[in-house]
Amino acid sequence: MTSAVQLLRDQVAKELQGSVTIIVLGASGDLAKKKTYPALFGLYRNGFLPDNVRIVGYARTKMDHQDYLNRVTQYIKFGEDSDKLESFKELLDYVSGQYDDDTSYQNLDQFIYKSEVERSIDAGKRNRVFYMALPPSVFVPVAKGLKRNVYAKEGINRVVVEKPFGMDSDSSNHLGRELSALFSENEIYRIDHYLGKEMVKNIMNLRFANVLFGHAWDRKFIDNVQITFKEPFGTEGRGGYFDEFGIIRDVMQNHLLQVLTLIAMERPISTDSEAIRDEKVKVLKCIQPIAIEDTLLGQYVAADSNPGYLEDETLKNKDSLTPTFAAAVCWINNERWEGVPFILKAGKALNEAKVEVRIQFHHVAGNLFSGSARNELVIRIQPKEAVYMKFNNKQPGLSYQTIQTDLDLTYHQRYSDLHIPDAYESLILDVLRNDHSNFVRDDELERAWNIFTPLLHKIETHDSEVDIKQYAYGSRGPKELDAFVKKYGYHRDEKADYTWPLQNVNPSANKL
Ligand SMILES: NC(=O)C1=CN([C@@H]2O[C@H](COP(=O)(O)OP(=O)(O)OC[C@H]3O[C@@H](n4cnc5c(N)ncnc54)[C@H](OP(=O)(O)O)[C@@H]3O)[C@@H](O)[C@H]2O)C=CC1
Ligand SMILES: O=C1O[C@H](COP(=O)(O)O)[C@@H](O)[C@H](O)[C@H]1O
Repeated sequence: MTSAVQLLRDQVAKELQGSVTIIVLGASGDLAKKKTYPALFGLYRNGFLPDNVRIVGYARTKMDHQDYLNRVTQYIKFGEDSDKLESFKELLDYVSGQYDDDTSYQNLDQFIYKSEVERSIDAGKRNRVFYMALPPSVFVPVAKGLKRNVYAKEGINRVVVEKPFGMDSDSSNHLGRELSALFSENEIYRIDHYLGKEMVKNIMNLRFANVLFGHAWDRKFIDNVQITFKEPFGTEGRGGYFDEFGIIRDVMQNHLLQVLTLIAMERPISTDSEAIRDEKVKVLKCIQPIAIEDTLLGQYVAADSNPGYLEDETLKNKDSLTPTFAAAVCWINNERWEGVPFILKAGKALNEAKVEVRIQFHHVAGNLFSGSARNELVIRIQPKEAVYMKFNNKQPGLSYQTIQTDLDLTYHQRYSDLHIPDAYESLILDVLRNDHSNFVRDDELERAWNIFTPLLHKIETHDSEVDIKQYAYGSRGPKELDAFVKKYGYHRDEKADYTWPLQNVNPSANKL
């Protein structure tokens, strides 16, 4: 057992002395079965759940105990730990009830209170963690019902709220006011699961623990930054949800903007959660609202027997103009970044699955080796987690030619027995440890919405400047994309003929 792991376990035990009941609201849903319960199992398997813990699912669907167990464990990968899965199941209960009915919540409260885990407490506290795996439309009634009826009077309460937090500045502020009237900011954890991803958590280490990067991290050295999210599948089955939100709210306003803040913020005074979030807010304040001229929007159409967005059976509005692809440029008006475009790109139904940050440096001034390519630092968030630096080198041998190559830290090659926990596992552990660093603070959220709200309103009112380009399912996005990134300074050196060697390698095949 490593000391770091033991430290985390000790932090949980110290924070939550007594009993802990984790209540998963919306336990019948997609997120609960795909992410929340597998993450809870991962924590249990690794000894991070406190000894005196119970997990109670809550939703309207009526299910018997076995149906519930089958549903919430279907996505759990247990490998050789089938006995652990059986003992995990013994921690699980289910209560069915409504989301807007006090009697249902009183029933839930009584169920928890009478459970062995709370009854057995004579010292310590009866702590409760509420995880809202629910659509945003019910966040407020559920929060009110919980506060009135299920709030722990003799222990710590924590409320985890899923994204999206609102639709725009006004609705988000409204939601924020409703929640903060019920729970303190310290009790609320606004989850953005990208903040739990290994390579996103690594950004601060890369920037602030390396003298090399620290000194080259500004407008004097960096020409442009791209943060890219690509998914190879469409909205199939989620058209109802997606059409209301669109790609900008689904991925860009939250996940990609969070990555941007970590790349762009100043060094926090410490690694304390408030110090980090203070710096994130400061940099968000320097970003002007995104202008429609700085965007490229798209919607996918059918190709190679894959349906177009408008053919999605779950989509009600068959004339929808909701973008499924967006590229949008953020400008940060501060001393460090003025003039450097941060190009956010996100799309569904593209040619590959990939999330990465690509930082392109300026050309070498007065270069002896004319024509040599620009340096690029790439942080590959998923899949195939890696950090690699594209740089120029003499062609080995008799030749004096300069070629583009890389310094490559590919995790699956470098670290043997690599286990990267799922983002949700890491974030739920943070909730138990009471660490808010990787959660979104209320003022941070407000600033994030300010950057996107004018653009979103223009798109929704079908402003004459809005132009949604079509792109084929499985393509690289709208054909205008290459010219778009070029316009903002991105320079791809075709002559260099470089591709990252790991591009087409399956990481599991590389496992040492
Ligand atoms: N699914 C995913 O991969 C991700 C989801 N999220 C977020 O997590 C939250 C939950 O998502 P997900 O699990 O996919 O959602 P679901 O649509 O599966 O909803 C979860 C549960 O909420 C109840 N529910 C659904 N619709 C309504 C409604 N209109 N009114 C009241 N209750 C309703 C249902 O339970 P019952 O009817 O039994 O009460 C359902 O099982 C959302 O905020 C989503 O944005 C975030 C990241 C990824
Ligand atoms: O929040 C969301 O994220 C997923 C992508 O998450 P990832 O961990 O698989 O990268 C996205 O598919 C979904 O549309 C969005 O709601």
